[in-house]
Amino acid sequence: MKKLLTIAGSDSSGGAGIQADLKTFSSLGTYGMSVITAITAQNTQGVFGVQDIDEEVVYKQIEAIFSDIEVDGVKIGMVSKSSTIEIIVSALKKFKAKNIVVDPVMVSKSGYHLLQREAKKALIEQLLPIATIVTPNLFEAEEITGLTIKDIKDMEKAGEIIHQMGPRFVLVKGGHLSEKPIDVLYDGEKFKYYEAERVNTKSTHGTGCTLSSAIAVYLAKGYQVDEGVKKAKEYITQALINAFPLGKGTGPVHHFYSWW
Ligand SMILES: Nc1ncnc2c1ncn2[C@@H]1O[C@H](COP(=O)(O)OP(=O)(O)OP(=O)(O)O)[C@@H](O)[C@H]1O
Ligand SMILES: Cc1ncc(CO)c(N)n1
Repeated sequence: MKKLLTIAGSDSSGGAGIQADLKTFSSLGTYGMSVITAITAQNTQGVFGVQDIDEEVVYKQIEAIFSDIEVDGVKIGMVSKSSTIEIIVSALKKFKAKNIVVDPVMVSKSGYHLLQREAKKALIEQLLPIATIVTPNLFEAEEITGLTIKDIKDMEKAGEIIHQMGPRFVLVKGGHLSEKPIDVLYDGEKFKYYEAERVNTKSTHGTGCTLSSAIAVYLAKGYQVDEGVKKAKEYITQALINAFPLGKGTGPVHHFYSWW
């Protein structure tokens, strides 16, 4: 049994964050664990409040897990403060965590800033270098690089710049492109492209969280990064196809339990 850990924020509506990550872990037949960095009051329409968990308690959660359980893969999502980023990075180094997927969550689909502005530097300088793979969307890739990203060529340029910052692989996600949602993977030498048909649905809440968690699962299962990204892309496309309308705003993607 592969053991997966998510370090992320809680989404009360269950579509993104910790909840999306744990659903993905279960759905893909692995055992899921969580370190909660923040509680968000959130639904399909927006984010209405955030309480960050003190960094000492974040550290205690990581220590409790790694001192007792072997962890096969880690996904890191929303971490809003630089002090928490610093503690997470030093703890993961101390416990020699492997297969680390960093989803550099910055702003929710509804426009709420989940990363404090002061924490962008720590995310870039500390979190990116420990990542096996980092998965920015177009906006996050722009924020990290300072580029304006409109097409695949711009995504490739961003991939090259972000790769220089230390992660082993960069996946620039194209969910927000106007045409097909093509994601671009860069390993420092060559690019790979992951193309899917655009699923015509309003329920896209949690796409980024789900994709990064699925990548962590496949890395933990021993897939090479490019093959793991391919499988994870298939998973998120199916979760979008499965999605159903929920609430008055952007509904969640839906996970399915193939073993049931
Ligand atoms: N409508 C869609 N149809 C098919 N694939 C999609 C669609 N929207 C997003 N994707 C895919 O979902 C994954 C997540 O991409 P996206 O760019 O939406 O992430 P994100 O903006 O970080 O998500 P979030 O808002 O949850 O943080 C990518 O593989 C992307 O190509
Ligand atoms: C807690 C949380 N993490 C990530 C996202 C993705 O945008 C979100 N909406 N909420």
